[in-house]
Amino acid sequence: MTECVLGVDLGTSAVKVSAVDRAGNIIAQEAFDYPLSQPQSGYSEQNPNDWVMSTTVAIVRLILDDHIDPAQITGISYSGQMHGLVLLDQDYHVLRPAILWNDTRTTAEREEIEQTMGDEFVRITGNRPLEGFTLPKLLWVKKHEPELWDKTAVFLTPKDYVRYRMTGKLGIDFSDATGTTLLDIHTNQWSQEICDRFEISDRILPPLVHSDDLVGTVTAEYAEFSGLSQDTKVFGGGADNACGALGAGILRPEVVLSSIGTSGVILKYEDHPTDAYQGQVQMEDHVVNDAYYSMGVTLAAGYSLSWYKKTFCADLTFEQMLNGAAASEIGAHGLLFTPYIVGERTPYADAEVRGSFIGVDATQTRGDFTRSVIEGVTFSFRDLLEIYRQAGAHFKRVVAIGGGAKSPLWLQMQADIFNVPVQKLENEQGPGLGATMIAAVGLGWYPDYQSCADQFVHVDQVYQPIPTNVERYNQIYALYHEVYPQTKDLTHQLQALKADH
Ligand SMILES: Nc1ncnc2c1ncn2[C@@H]1O[C@H](COP(=O)(O)OP(=O)(O)O)[C@@H](O)[C@H]1O
Ligand SMILES: O=C(CO)[C@@H](O)[C@H](O)COP(=O)(O)O
Repeated sequence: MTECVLGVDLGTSAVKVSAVDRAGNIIAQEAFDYPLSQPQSGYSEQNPNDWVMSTTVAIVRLILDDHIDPAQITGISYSGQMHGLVLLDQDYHVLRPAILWNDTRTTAEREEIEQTMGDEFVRITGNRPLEGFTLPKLLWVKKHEPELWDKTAVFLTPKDYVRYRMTGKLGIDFSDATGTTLLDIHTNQWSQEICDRFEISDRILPPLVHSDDLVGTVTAEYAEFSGLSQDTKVFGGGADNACGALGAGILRPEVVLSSIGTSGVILKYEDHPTDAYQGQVQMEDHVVNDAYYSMGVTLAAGYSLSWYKKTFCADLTFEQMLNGAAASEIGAHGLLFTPYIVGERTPYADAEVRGSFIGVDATQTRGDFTRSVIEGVTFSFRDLLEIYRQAGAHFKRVVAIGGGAKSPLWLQMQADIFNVPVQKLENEQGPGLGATMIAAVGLGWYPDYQSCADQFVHVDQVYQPIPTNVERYNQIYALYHEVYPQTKDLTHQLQALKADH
């Protein structure tokens, strides 16, 4: 019987569970999606029980449909969407829907943090305050839902809640703990100073664990529910971007990650927390102990495309829609899209800005609009790469992961817009693979992450930049770069008008 580990990747659109053997072969994968609720503009919530149910369905399918024997599954670990706030009462029941990373209701709380602590906050956490982090969400609940705040016994981030339901053990790993901005990134302790300044009791802070720590085993109750064995060992896991970086073999600084999931990320490995980017990008603990990473985040990357598909191309598959985009041309016949449809995080920390189609022309087709959406998202990634280039970084290659990396058109576009070779991996599910690597190292199958990556991470294809395309995209990027400053005030005013009625 082949031993295997499960990697649970709790994304924003779906959970994907991968079963991988000791040699790093993916033996089966199952996915199950869940809804995203936007009760008001700027709000983004999910029901934590949906995560547990969907994860369980995926595991049951691995056992029943893919014939994985529960006794084969030696270990499990997790990759999770970051920053989301799950509040639990004293019986560890969920108090309200989880407030997600892309929820921007917390501008007042972000400003309060900035005004109260200023540069001291950046010094402690490695991050300037942003709406998406967990701390402003805690402050929002404290202010707007005091009755729930009083009942709060502990908070968790999303994958930690799923792990809790499987093991009965509370905990948060360091890569997700930095994403709360309650952790001192230099000491890896919860920051007493931040807790004191914002009157957050340390009672509600979950215990800290390392990603590859053995947190527990599957409870009898969850074993009965899912079919898993109670002997299965469960390891801490990590933030999805840290796991994505691990699953893409980003274990040194000269290779950069590009992830097109619901969000979009350009991520760089760092040996130590650095202020080289002057707070323009996030700084987080890696899942690898004593390592870090920085990243810039586009809030709506794959989400721009899935919003566009749902709204304008519900009759088409992703492949059909992207075939239409391939039939268009570079620049989409004069159409430019900016992906600020839920506000933006990097390089513009602006929750109020909204996206735009610029240059709409009566001759344009649906294929042009589709193309402009993926070009606009890729230009927003170029903005992120430029932050690194301005800080002196030089990248030999980009490793592409996430749902967007399924598209050859989008992969070539990344190579052309970044002017760097782009590697596609055999499996674009980087975070899920990273989660299996955590379990593999936790179980002692490999002595360290590098030797595990040597076995688990396989390059499928490299997309080289095409010089004529690079030149053409450089011209269009110069115009893209103008759209934010020239439309910011207009979109802010439109948002305000919308809010008034
Ligand atoms: N065939 C495809 N080609 C390009 N993009 C795709 C395709 N299928 C899905 N996507 C994009 O991938 C995104 C989901 O990626 P994924 O990495 O699964 O996200 P998450 O981890 O946030 O759930 C969707 O928002 C969608 O726009
Ligand atoms: O907020 C961030 C990173 O800071 C997001 O990247 C989330 O971690 C969600 O990831 P995906 O669901 O898009 O993978």
